[in-house]
Amino acid sequence: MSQAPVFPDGFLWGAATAAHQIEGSPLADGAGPSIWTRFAHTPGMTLNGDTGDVACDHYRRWKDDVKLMRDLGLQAYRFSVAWARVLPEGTGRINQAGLDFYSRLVDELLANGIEPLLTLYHWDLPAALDDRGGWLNRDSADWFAEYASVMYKALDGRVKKWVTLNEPWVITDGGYLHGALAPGHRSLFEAPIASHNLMRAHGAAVRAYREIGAHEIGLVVNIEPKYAASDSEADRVATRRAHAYMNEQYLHPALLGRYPEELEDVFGAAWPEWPKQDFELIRQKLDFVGINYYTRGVTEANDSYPLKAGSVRQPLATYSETGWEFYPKGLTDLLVWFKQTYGDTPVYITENGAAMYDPPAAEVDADGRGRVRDPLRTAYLRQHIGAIHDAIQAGVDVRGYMLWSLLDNLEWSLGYSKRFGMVHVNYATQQRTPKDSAHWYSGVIRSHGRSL
Ligand SMILES: OC[C@@H]1[C@@H](O)[C@H](O)[C@@H](O)c2nc(CNc3ccccc3)cn21
Repeated sequence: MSQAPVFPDGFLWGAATAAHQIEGSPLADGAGPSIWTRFAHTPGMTLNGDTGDVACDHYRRWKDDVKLMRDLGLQAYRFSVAWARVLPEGTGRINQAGLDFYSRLVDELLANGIEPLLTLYHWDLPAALDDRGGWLNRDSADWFAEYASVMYKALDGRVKKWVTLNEPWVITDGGYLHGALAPGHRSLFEAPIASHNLMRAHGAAVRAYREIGAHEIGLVVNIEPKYAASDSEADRVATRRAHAYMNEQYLHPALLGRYPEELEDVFGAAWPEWPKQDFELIRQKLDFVGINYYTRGVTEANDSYPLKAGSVRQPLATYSETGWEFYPKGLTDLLVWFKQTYGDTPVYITENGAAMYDPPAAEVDADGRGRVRDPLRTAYLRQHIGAIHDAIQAGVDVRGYMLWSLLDNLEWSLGYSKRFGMVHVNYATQQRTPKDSAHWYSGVIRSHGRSL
């Protein structure tokens, strides 16, 4: 019988969401539109034309949702602020009703013993700033620092863990290179400029925090280990390129003050010369790094644009509904790589989860409660929390785990077609039903991981 895993004292067990994906009411109480309000209302941009107009109606149901978190035993809750609720034009005028929504949410979390972990930017740029060039405008660093400072002054102390950006890789690759995400640009030249300005904005927001705040701030990245599909030179070089493009493109400037050299191969003539002083801004001491882990990439050389590398499907593996292989060992490998490459910056797993086909919440259990059987999600979560424990045993300073996601929610351009929640949402009635995985996770939290 293997020993029950022991997680460090203080290891934080929580769940994560994002404003655009759960709140609904995007223009309520003086809020301004975001690029996702615009993008989703542009015909053809999202599956079935799905929008965030209602989503999980969390903007109105927030108090019940906090009660749900308490009943599940969550110790922490990672959420994001919709910038355009607070600053409808992105800068300048503050919409007090928008700020009050987040202040009330934070107070309710604290009143229920749940620690807030606040993400300042989870992809929903105010549309008014996109009209001024958005992340392509070098002024975006100042805009973001201004918005961040408003939030720090209002909430710091009640919020003690801040995140600047969620996943600059997805923002850039999806929003500026391939066009699958808002603002829907497709440009090899724009992508590195947006990416660089995002990182300048991250640095400016951290610098502002050091003036105003008194607690912790970090960056959240989505990274995945890249394993060569064969030992051919072409596949090994392609794997190195893919690793640099996804895993080092943001952590290197943030923690080392430089880009990986492979990016010049990826972007070629589109790769600019960067002002040296930019890296002094970008590289700020971080109190933690958030890692969003979902899968790995077994990588081969191919003719994909512009990376010339791609993932190879693994015939015997289990895959989620988003086509991501279950590969928990990749999380252990990735965390060990992070420590070896960047040192002992504390890490939180700020997202981990799987979209699986879940049966409708039609069943009712013996107590008359709704029931959703999701054994594959529970298997995924068990395996990946176990992989985190293996990394902790290997000396990686992992401080917590935020399950993605608390609720089934709006999966960006894929609309409501993918269900990541440990709690089922009936979008017609807004009925919340904890899935079997939620009840299982509650047991993990109660036992501090020993019941894994
Ligand atoms: O796709 C699931 C979640 C998404 O709902 C979150 O808002 C976002 O933070 C998030 N990031 C990833 C990481 N991977 C990824 C890769 C390619 C495209 C989009 C996301 C997964 N997820």
